[in-house]
Amino acid sequence: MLLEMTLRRIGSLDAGAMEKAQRRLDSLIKPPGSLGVLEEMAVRLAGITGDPKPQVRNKTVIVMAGDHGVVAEGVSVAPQQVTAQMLPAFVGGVAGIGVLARHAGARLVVVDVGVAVPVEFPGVLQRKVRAGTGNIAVGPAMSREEAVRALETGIEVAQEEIERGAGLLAVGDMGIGNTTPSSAILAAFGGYTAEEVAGRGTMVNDQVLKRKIGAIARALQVNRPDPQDALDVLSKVGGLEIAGLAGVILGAAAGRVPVLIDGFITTAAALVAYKLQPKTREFMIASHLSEEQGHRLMLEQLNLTPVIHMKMRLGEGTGAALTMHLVEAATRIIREMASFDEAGVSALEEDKILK
Ligand SMILES: Cc1cc2ncn([C@H]3O[C@H](COP(=O)(O)O)[C@@H](O)[C@H]3O)c2cc1C
Ligand SMILES: O=C(O)c1cccnc1
Repeated sequence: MLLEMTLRRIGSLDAGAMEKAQRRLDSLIKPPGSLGVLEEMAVRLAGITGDPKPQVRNKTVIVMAGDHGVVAEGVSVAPQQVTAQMLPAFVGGVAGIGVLARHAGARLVVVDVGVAVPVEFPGVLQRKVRAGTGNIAVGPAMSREEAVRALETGIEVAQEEIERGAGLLAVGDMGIGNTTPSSAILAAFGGYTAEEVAGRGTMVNDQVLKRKIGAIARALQVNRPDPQDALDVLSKVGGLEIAGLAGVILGAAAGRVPVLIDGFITTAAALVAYKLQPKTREFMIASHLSEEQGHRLMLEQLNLTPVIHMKMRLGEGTGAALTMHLVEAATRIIREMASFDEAGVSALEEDKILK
């Protein structure tokens, strides 16, 4: 119900606000278009928020955590308990995302939507839908109902944060083994082979990579996810945090709040959100290009261009949090730069500008 309502609420960009923003940018004391992606970002933010002079007040990073039955196949360098063990470090501000969220001046929200063991750490939101997924190499990750519940959990968390005043969201993941279902999602939607979508995740060696490719191939064979049915793909070969994050992205789009996508796992979630409602794409900003093989293919499917190239491959929302600085910079440019008129600088000679 909440899912259907949210999918219906997602609208289009505000063309009028975008036009006004473009006109303002063209009047500022600089050669036309010379601030490149900062200008493109400012225009898109205007379209998303409906404000021709967009502003970023409160920034929030939402990290969703979940576990994966497929770790039984030996697909990661880390044992499953690391998922739960990382959560206190997130809340304590000493994990990668803890530091980068603080550096960006962003609030960090950590949600347990599917960790395998009970998590009773203060500061972690308890929204567990199920204690870890089933092993996708032998059966479905979860039921369709569980996938909807995890999606709706993400929508609710996004709504709560928007109600608290969040004006820019970023998504992050934590879940040992989650590059495997993310790869399977990409293969299912894009028609790729397991070899094409499998990467090294936490830096697995050749032997583990081979096992991972085998697990992805079997997940596709056993579950036969229907690429025309996003919920089928998500429930059969996805993950609980991936579903939750897709929900956050849908919730952000419905609330007309820009959402920064992080790396491989959150882009798999973005792909699910896009397949559920194609208009969601307009509300996403692809923060960075992850080193994880397959991320490029995912971004191609979404037709999104990543903003920064930092050779990162951590997840947790780190690339998205880092890009918050640039999104904020874009809004400051359009709000704080003077026009030729205002600054008393002679106008450019129109007949000499390349059109
Ligand atoms: C200590 C540690 C912290 C992390 N933070 C994010 N990830 C990242 O690595 C995991 C995915 O890689 P794979 O599929 O190979 O397991 C996810 O938890 C992801 O968020 C971490 C991984 C580890 C080991
Ligand atoms: O790109 C990511 O988000 C990523 C890549 C490898 C491992 N964990 C996360």
